Amino acid sequence: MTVDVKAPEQGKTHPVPARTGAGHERNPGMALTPEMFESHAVNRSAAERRTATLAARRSVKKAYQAAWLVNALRCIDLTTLAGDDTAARVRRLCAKARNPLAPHIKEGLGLGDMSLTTGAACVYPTMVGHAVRALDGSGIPVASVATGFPAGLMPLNLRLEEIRYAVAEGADEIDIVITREHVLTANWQALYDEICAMREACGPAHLKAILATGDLQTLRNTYAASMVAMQAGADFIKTSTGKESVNATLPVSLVMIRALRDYGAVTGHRIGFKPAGGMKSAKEAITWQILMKEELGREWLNPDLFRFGASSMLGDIERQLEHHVTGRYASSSRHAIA
Ligand SMILES: O=C[C@H](O)COP(=O)(O)O
Repeated sequence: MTVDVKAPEQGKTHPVPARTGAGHERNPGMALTPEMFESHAVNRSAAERRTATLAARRSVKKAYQAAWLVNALRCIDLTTLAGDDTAARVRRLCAKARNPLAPHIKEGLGLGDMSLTTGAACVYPTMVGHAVRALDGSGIPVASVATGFPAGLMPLNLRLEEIRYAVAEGADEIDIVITREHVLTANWQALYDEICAMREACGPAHLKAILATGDLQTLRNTYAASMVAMQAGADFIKTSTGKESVNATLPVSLVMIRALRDYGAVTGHRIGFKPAGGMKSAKEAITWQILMKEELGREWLNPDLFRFGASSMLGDIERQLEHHVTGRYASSSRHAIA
C-alpha cells in the first residue's frame, strides 16, 4: 500500500510507503553468543568513505525530495528531553506530533485527507502521563527514556523501577541507556544481563537500546554492543542520547545497520534502528534514509523499523516542504517547535 505526494510543478505523483501497523514483531533475543561479534573487525576509514559521499552521490530532487521528507516526518520520534520540560511544553509537542505539517502545506502536497503523524513522542518518565493524555486516540506511541538517562549510572534496581514506572504511566516504548563501562571493559555478560533485565521490566513496551556510541571509543565496540543488545532482546538499537559530545554520525550508523543486518541473517528477526542526537536538517533526514534504503531496502523506511530521535529537525523539514509548495522560504521562527 502506498500514498502519493503530489509534485505540483509537474502534476506527477510519487509513492511514499504507508505505515504497516503499530510496531513490528518483538525480538525474542537469544543466548549471549560472543562468537557473533568478538572477532568482527571494523574498518573505520572504509566506513567513513562509504558514508562520506552518500548525499552527493544520490541527490534527491523536487517531488521525490518532498516524498522523502514526508516519510521522514512519519519516522521522527518527536522529542523533548530538557530539564525545564513542563506539562504545557509536552502538550505542545504532542499537538505537533498529531499534526506535524501546517494545513496549507499538507493541502499543497495533496495530502489533505491523509493521516500524517510523527512516529512517536519521546519524553522523560514524569512527562509520560501528560503525553499519554495529549495523544489519546491518535495511535501515536509514547516513548519514554528511562534507566537513569542519559548517563545510566544508577543502581540497577532503581533503573528497573524507573522502567516499570514509565510503563505504568502508559509508555509504549522505553529508550534505555546502557552501562558504558560494560562495553569499555568488554564485560559482555554484564551488559547482556542488564539489558535482559530491562527487557523483562518493559513487559509489553518495546525496548530501544541507546548505546551512546560517542562514549564507546571504537566502532568495533559499537558493533559488539549492538549485537549484545539485540541478543538480549532489544527491539530497536539507537545511537545516542543527544547528550554525548558526539551523537549520531553516518559511520556509526553504518556499523549498527550492518550489525542488525548480520543479526537478522542469523535469527530471521528484524530490528529497528534509531539514529538520534544533533540531527537538525532536512538534508540529514534524506541522507539517513538513503543509507537505510541502500543497506536494508525500502522495508526499513518505515516507522516500525526506523526512527529519527530529534528535538529540532521537524522545523527544517516543514520549512523545506513549505518551500516545495509555495516556492518561498518562511523564517525558521515560524516553524519554531521541534
Ligand atoms: O533521543 C533523542 C535525542 O535525545 C534528541 O537529541 P537532539 O535534542 O539533539 O535532537
